[in-house]
Amino acid sequence: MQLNAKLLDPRLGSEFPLPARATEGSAGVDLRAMLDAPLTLAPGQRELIPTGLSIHIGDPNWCAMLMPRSGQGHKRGLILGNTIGLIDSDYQGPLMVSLWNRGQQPQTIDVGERIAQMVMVPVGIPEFNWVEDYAEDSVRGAGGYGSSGTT
Ligand SMILES: O=c1ccn([C@H]2C[C@H](O)[C@@H](COP(=O)(O)OP(=O)(O)OP(=O)(O)O)O2)c(=O)[nH]1
Ligand SMILES: [Mg+2]
Repeated sequence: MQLNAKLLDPRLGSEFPLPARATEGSAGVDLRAMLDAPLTLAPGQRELIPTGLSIHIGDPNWCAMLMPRSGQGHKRGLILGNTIGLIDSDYQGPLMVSLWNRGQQPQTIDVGERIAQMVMVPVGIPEFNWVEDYAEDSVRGAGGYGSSGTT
C-alpha cells in the first residue's frame, strides 16, 4: 500500500537507513530511536522516543500498530509503555515510541537503534445495531477467560 510519510529527522536516509522491513516477508517496518545521545532506561523507566518521521494514513479503513521487537522484548525487557501503539488514520504528528524497560537491568538505547516495529492493520468500522437479544445463541455464549480449558 502507498503511505504518505514525512522525514522529520534529516539523519534518516543519510546517517541511518530509511524505515524498512528487515526482509521481504517481514510484517513490520522497523523504527529507529532518533535520539541526540544514547539513553539509559533504568528498570521500570519509560520514555517517549521520537522515530524521526510522521505518517498520514488517510484511509479510516487502515491503522498502524507499533509493537515491540521480539528480541528486544524477550532478551532485554524493552517493550512499549502502552503495550501496543495505535496510530489513527487521521494522525499527522511525529510517530513516537513509548519505550519501557520492564526488566531488572538498566538498558542503554543507542542513537538510531531499531526499537520497535510498525504494522499496517485493516480496521473494521462498527455501526452499532443495539439489540435486546441476539438472534442465535453461539456455542461459546458468554464463556471466556479460560472456559475452554488448557488441553
Ligand atoms: O505509541 C503511540 C501511540 C499513539 N501515537 C499517536 C498516534 C495516535 O493517532 C495518537 C493518539 O493515540 P491514542 O488514540 O492511542 O491515544 P489517546 O490517549 O486516546 O489520545 P487521543 O485523545 O489524542 O486520541 O498518538 C504515537 O505516536 N505513538
Ligand atoms: Mg485516542
